[in-house]
Amino acid sequence: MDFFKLLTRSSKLPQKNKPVPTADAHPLPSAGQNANPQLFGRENGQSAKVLGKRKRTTTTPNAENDIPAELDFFGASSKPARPERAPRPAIVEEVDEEAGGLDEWKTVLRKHKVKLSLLTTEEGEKPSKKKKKKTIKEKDGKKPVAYVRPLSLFSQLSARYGVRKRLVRNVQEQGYDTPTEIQLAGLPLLLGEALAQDGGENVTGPVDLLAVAPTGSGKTLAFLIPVIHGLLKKKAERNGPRALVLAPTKELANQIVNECRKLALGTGIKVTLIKKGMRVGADGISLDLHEGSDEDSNEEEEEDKDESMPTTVKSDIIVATPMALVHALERKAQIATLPSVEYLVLDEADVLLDPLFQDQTLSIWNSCTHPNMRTSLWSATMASSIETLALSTIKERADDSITPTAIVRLVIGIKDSALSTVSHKLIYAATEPGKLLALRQLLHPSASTTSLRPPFLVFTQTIPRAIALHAELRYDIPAEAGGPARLAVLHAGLSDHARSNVMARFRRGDVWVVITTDVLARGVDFRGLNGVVNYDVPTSAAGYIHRAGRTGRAGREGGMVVTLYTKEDVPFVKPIANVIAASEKVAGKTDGVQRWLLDALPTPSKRDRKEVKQRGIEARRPGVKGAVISTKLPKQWKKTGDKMGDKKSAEGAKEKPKEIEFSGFD
Ligand SMILES: Nc1ncnc2c1ncn2[C@@H]1O[C@H](COP(=O)(O)OP(=O)(O)OP(=O)(O)O)[C@@H](O)[C@H]1O
Repeated sequence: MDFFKLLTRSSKLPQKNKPVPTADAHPLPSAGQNANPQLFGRENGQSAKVLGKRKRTTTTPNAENDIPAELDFFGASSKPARPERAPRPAIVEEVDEEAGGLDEWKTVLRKHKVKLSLLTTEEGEKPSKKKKKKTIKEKDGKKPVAYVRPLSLFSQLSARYGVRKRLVRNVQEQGYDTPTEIQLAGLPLLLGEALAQDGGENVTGPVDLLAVAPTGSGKTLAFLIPVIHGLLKKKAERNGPRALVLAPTKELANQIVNECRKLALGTGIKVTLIKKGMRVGADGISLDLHEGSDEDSNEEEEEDKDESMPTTVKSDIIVATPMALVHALERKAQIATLPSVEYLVLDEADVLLDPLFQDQTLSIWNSCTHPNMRTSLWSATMASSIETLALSTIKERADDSITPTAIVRLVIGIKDSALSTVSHKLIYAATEPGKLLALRQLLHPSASTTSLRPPFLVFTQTIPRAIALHAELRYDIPAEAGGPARLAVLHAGLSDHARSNVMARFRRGDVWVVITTDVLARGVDFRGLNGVVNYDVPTSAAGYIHRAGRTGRAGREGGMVVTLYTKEDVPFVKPIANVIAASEKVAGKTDGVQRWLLDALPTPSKRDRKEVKQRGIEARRPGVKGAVISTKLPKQWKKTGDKMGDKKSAEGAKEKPKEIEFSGFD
């Protein structure tokens, strides 16, 4: 079995036969597909069948616990074996037998920790205070609760909402039959299901949505299916793009394009990733430097093409980072409008509306002038300030020419919390050299009880530190295990091609450990990632939640998140310890953060938290003495010190990112 294939959110379109996944009582995330992708409402803590009847056509996973020989970090370098081929699952059209009543919906939603609330109930008219009073009753200061009829199986999509069978088949062919929590509530809501509310009228029709759901809980599918369905349902002249998805990094934008193409296969919907050199306008996308009709290309392995013949491409859905799109929309210091966009999706909305991207995101948002445009915002974390900004933007636009609608908040589980299905370890390493030793111990399977099984990610605070750490560790991997090629570094200072190359090699399993910055902290889906190491403490609780969320995707258990901290971090680490403690409370564990530690750690002031979030821990900022990782150990450690290092790469650490992109807040 090819374990590293499980890393992949393959850019290739679905194949006829898929490998049979494996798992056991204590599987690692790399052990295969989880039988149940849901996080809540499991029975007996395991892959329970929670939502109604489910016609399974795939084989139940088998046991596979320990690291296989081909993954032994210090073992042989032979390539993992090819996956066994399993028969293609038959596509079963499920009859909707579960109409149920409000009480039944409530039970299902409660079980899956789905919380819906209506922020504005008006539809088709501006919100008025009077009506707001009537429909939004404040109960003990809380927003009123709303309910939607949950979706039990993807196969119900056609019968209930008229979703094209081809689209449903594309979903099922990826091995998905049971919706995750965000999908079971988000899909009905966005596909036009009426919203029932306690003590209020039902709300029908399109909604704008603020969705907060845990990392790896399937938000991408939850926003893409309604967009593709909406475009297929309503025929329109294809000129400019009809849907726009914004994401903070190139890697995430790439991934969304790949997912979207798999879902839209055979439907005629065209998806384009906006790249440097493209021009986007009301008449389509013109290509100046790059090839634009990249439908069939594999983004991550694609060579940069230099076709300078301008062409106009019609695309239904465009996916972009804010910076790339602003460039593509710029016309003599002005931003072109996008009147054809009917659906705007902000993925990782809290970063897109963070001061780093806020101006670009808002100018793009305002450039979308379609009167019936529907907006949805998605993230695993959403600060109240971001929510307020999103709401005021939606409402302001409603005051102008955009048709106002109901605004719904959908929260899954505890807002702003880390996954409780992975284990979290907070380790005091005292000093920088201490962290290096601790990481080496973690890397070596036999050196410590807390060893990490590859594949995993290592996060640093800055690009220079990622480069220097890579230089430090690259010769730790013996030639017989694949040597330095097993370790790679990825950051915003690299060329697009180099970044794509690392992603492709990591997904293929050629690279086992990637050292990176927060550029990979958000949204990027490596399905079977076993662990995350915060070599440098994340600069905020949200930063921790997203980094940690790279493992434990789609309900997979057994992932591990290790955070190393030094004396410099002590004044700022409490918010992260609190996140860990909260997630352990849900899981009924206490081994990551003990009570005494929580009591002992100081609480940073709001000002300090803001400063650290924006600039990182001072001792690790670029230019600060000692901020570059090196094997130059303090005198007293010299005897045991490791002599390996790579000055040349450490010098490369001065490299700067070329354009604004999310790579942490440093
Ligand atoms: N219904 C489903 N059944 C099984 N797997 C699913 C289902 N929906 C999504 N997945 C898988 O779950 C993983 C995570 O999905 P996705 O990347 O959309 O999560 P996310 O909520 O956007 O995470 P993040 O907050 O990190 O961006 C992917 O590998 C995806 O293929």
